[in-house]
Amino acid sequence: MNAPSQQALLAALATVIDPELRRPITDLGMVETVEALDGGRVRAVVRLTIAGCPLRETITKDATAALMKVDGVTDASVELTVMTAEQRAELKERLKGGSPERGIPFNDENSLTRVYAVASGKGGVGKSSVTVNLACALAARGLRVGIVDADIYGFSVPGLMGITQNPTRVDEMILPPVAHDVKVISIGMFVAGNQPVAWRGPMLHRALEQFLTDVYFGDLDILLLDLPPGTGDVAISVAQLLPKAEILVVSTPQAAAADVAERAGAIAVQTGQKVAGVIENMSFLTLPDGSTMEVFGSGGGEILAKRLTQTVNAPVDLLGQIPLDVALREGGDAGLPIVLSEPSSAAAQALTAIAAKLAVRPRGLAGLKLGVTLAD
Ligand SMILES: Nc1ncnc2c1ncn2[C@@H]1O[C@H](COP(=O)(O)OP(=O)(O)OP(=O)(O)O)[C@@H](O)[C@H]1O
Repeated sequence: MNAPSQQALLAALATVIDPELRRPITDLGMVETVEALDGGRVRAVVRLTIAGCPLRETITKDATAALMKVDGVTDASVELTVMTAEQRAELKERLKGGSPERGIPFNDENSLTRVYAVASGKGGVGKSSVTVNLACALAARGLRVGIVDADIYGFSVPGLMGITQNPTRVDEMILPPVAHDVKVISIGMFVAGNQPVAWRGPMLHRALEQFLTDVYFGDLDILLLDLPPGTGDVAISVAQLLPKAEILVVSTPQAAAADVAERAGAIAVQTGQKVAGVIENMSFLTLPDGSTMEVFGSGGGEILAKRLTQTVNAPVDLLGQIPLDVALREGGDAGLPIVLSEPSSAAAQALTAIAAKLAVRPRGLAGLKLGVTLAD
């Protein structure tokens, strides 16, 4: 049998996706060499971004498997090396795709990423659970999704997504861990153990700004921010740092909760942001006999959507009602959101339906440069 061609070997390596950067390793300048030796043996040298790359084993395994699939290959050996500073600089340049040196890519006039800041009036209404489930449901639809856990004091997203891995640093660029196809960054990944974060407003603002500037999310369709409960410093920072972010308000059916949540949504009037909708969580509990119990009363979501419509003077819809479900809590504890662990449950279906609404909301193309060039 003929030795496999260089082209075939490179094509095989092009199917290997870097787990953090989510692009083929051949596009990232990570393949130093690949060559066919005698007797069907092939050898590749792959460059890692940094020496301690936590995903070195995954990359080796995937590259070996891809090469073994090429016709005529009987044995593949993949050696690892590390990029030089120059190669890393080239990689960063390539990732940025010519966009300005620093700055928040989501504010770029050509950015098509829809940014949703998930807010609630008070804690414990399920804002973080809703955020991770919406993210996973949107990713399952094939969208490119990221989460910024901006709940600096009460970060819980890494746990809910089952992430224990730390972000990789490539010089000043931070590569977010990926779980369930969602890129996630959280302050929880930068503090040791379960230490409390005791930062004041300006520190919070800087942390958030760094997340948005230095974390490489790549092209995202949707970025979700899990805000801390209430209308504090972070909500205002988000409005300043991401003026295009739309607010999604999570509340419960309780009238009192709707009152507090209204304040979280009404902040949009001051900041000039849009309210993308209201999500009612913990709407009811289905009992073993099939009847339903309204543990927290009823109607809060509807009332909140109506009131916010008046306050912000634009239509605000109730996007969905999510029932209480033990599996939702269990999924959170296990790091596997219910939309993935029990997709047929009523709670997962409600979350998936909300994600579907968010996925099809039109993205404003007005004023965007479409990058179309005329054929000669
Ligand atoms: N629909 C639901 N059914 C059952 N349990 C739920 C539901 N929604 C949330 N929970 C549980 O309620 C608790 C609070 O949820 P979560 O942490 O998502 O709220 P939160 O609003 O983000 O809270 P905080 O902002 O205070 O961090 C968690 O234990 C979660 O598993």
